[in-house]
Amino acid sequence: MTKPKVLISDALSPAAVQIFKDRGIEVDFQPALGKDKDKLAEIIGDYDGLAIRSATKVTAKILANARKLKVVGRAGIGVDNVEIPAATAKGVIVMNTPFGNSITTAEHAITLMLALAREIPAADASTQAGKWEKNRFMGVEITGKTLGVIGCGNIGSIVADRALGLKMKVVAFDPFLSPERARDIGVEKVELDDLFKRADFITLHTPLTDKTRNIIDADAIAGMKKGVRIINCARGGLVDEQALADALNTKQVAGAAFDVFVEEPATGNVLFGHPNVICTPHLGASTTEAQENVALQVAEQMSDYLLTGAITNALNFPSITAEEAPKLKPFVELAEKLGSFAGQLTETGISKVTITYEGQVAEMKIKALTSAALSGLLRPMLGDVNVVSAPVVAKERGMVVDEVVRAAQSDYESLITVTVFTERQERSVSGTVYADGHPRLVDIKGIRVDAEFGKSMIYVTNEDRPGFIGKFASLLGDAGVNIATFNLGRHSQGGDAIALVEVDGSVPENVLAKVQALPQVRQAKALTF
Ligand SMILES: NC(=O)C1=CN([C@@H]2O[C@H](COP(=O)(O)OP(=O)(O)OC[C@H]3O[C@@H](n4cnc5c(N)ncnc54)[C@H](O)[C@@H]3O)[C@@H](O)[C@H]2O)C=CC1
Ligand SMILES: O=C(O)C(=O)COP(=O)(O)O
Repeated sequence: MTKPKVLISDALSPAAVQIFKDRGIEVDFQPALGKDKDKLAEIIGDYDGLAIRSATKVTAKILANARKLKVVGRAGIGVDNVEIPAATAKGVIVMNTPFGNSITTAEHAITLMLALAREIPAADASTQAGKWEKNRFMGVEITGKTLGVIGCGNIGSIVADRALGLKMKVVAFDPFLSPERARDIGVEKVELDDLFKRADFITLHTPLTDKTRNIIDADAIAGMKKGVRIINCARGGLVDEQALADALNTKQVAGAAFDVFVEEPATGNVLFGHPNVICTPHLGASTTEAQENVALQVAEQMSDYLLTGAITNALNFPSITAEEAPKLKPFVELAEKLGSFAGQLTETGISKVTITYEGQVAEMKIKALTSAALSGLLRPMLGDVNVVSAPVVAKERGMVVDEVVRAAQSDYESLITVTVFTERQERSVSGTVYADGHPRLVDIKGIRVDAEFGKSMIYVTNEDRPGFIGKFASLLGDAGVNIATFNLGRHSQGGDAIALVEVDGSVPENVLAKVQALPQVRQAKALTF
């Protein structure tokens, strides 16, 4: 196996380089490359993995050139610089490190809050300029003050914890925060308007979404306490910068500390130069400890995926542990092939697909298996579908996907059945994996078979009447099509029967037409796996 190759296009800790090397992965460390999108687009085609922070924008354009790319690893939390739908459509896993820099970022928010309260940067500049303006700076105490936390997830709850330690009262607005969790972390869950009315300091810790964009705008600011101080260490765009600048001028807002900006790098910004505005250049995650954490973690996660198929912290695929990955692998292959078998036989729109997992396989990561089955099913119809994109594509097409798990009900330790419902009919196909690790077809439309998935196959449904097999076999022989394996099955004597034949090489159209024309034949299809 050739070594997978990873590009690090951002300023990750060199610890990541070492991990990749130790794991036997070739690595190019080009910490400034992310800023050069043309160069990135030019070379991305060579790599199986891309490790980034926030400076690299992984756009659809970059992904279009990423022929070999399997994984984008974000050494950090926010993935708003990655076009995840485009990555998903390409089958590229996008993973992050959701906790590695949370403490550090929470500490940055607290640092900025305290710096705001005591005007530290301005006082420092004045003192070092030799002015000794003892009477110019008058701070505010934070003990007993109310901190409003918008977004109380990983970072917001650490900020809340630290603020409680500083004897503040903490109110939080987060629609997804349960009352129990609020109680556990010692915050009062409130509505946004209430938070605005009550908070002396407001700190933001949500992702940037359509719902959170400009969550603090002119109207919101008008509803706040006069003299409020605002801290944003989450994402630029959560606060309307112009509205905030106006409110700083009228003293409605007494100070603002921003680590993130609508446009980054922020070399000019409407907030710059206002009194009691503190700005840092997106430093939330920039501590030795956090950078070491996220670099090590992302390198391990990416190596695991590239080398073993284990998936951790992916935003567009379920997690699969290193222990699960090898056990899952043959079942992924089985699910994909069963899906493909059903997909190649289906000629009309699919309204629903039910995937049933019986026995041991029911204990596995069935989400991953369902994705595999769907990709096999959809690919014959849509072409460009992969295991990562298949669930999204199925949903977009209005397909209902049901998963059923149950104890073993057959002779097989594990059995997967894919049932496809179209307007015209319902078709089921089942398979298992034997001890040799090879997937087998064991049931087609209720007829028992025992067939491997050959590269090139002919599937025939026919009436169980004498003469068919001979005619079918000699027809293939006469046409120079060599039979590799031959499987037969039937419902009952004289009833519906099937033949599944693996042949060497592809099946010529005219041969298939002749098979189709045999008197007993209902349907003949060439299948490829
Ligand atoms: N400045 C920096 O260098 C860093 C910034 N960040 C950013 O900090 C932010 C928070 O990160 P985490 O706490 O790890 O994320 P998280 O996912 O743990 O928490 C986000 C919270 O926001 C809440 N939320 C979602 N929509 C909301 C809405 N409309 N209103 C109120 N709350 C809402 C969620 O329920 C969740 O609890 C992210 O945007 C991340 O990118 C993270 C690390 C470093
Ligand atoms: O992890 C995050 O979401 C961050 O914003 C940190 O960004 P960075 O890795 O410092 O460019």
